[in-house]
Amino acid sequence: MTLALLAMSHSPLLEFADLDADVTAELDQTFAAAKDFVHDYDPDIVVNLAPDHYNGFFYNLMPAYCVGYAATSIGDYGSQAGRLDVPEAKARSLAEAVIAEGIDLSVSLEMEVDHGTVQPMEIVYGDITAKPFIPIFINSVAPPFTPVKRVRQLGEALGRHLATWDEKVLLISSGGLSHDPPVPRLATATPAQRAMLMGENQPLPAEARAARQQRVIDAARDFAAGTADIQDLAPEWDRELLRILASGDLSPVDTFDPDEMTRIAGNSSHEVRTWIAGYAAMAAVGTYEVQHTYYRPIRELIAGFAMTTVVHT
Ligand SMILES: O=C(O)CCC(=O)/C=C/C=C(\O)C(=O)O
Ligand SMILES: [Fe+2]
Repeated sequence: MTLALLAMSHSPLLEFADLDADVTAELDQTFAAAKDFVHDYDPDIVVNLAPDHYNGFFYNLMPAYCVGYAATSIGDYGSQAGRLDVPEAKARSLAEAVIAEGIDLSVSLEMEVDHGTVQPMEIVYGDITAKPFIPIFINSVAPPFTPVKRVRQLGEALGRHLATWDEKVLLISSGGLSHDPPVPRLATATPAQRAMLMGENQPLPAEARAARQQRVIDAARDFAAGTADIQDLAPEWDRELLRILASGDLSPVDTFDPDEMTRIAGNSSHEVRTWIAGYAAMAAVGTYEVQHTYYRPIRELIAGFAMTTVVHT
């Protein structure tokens, strides 16, 4: 058994935001550290925990969690499009083992994924097909949300199963931390947005896709200028979460209330579920240490942006 974890924020705005030079330099260093970590570790297979932003999962049928036995990246925000190299038999064995532990995972024989899933692979390998890759979707934008405790238990079941594999496994958790980008919400959706949230008109015509993306790019520009009507970042909440995750005792996350997470850290703060599952997988099979930590609230990305690398001790 060998398991390591790379947990990092993603942002659709990385290629579109106008960042200060010092922030760009810091992010370059952070991504270089992530890349070094992954290349030094040299995994045989990647197990990837990520949300979706209404590109592969919609309100016509919204699972809490889903393992892909096969998957295609849709290529939003300039991310790499195409088939991922999903080893179907491994994905199936993982899903069956986790379900047998009492976690109600869904499975997909044809999953579609977006930037949330593939961005870390692009950053560390420059190619989403560089390694055999098992995508696990964790719903982080579409209420109602599962209790966070269940996400921790999902991660633990996952870790226990991965520990039985001969392969060297890299877990990637992609998402978070506090952020509230303008992802349409069912509760406040216009009729056109509701149709989008229901997965109608897929694949989106190029014009509609461009308009959707431009809305996020414009919101980031306004947020940086202090004029956007979205929730502020919550650096204290982010730092406390990073502290809990690094401590090795994840029990405090069991008391996180989903509505409170939304209130304090924004509608997309639930993406930290991917981090909680990844850390729980590590915790389930040994003690661990965080080797590298980066955190900065970056308004131009609408993100409490973080990266950590984690190994067993
Ligand atoms: O339909 C839309 O407008 C979706 C917007 C979207 O995809 C935003 C994504 C934001 C993130 O992935 C993020 O900040 O984590
Ligand atoms: Fe996201």
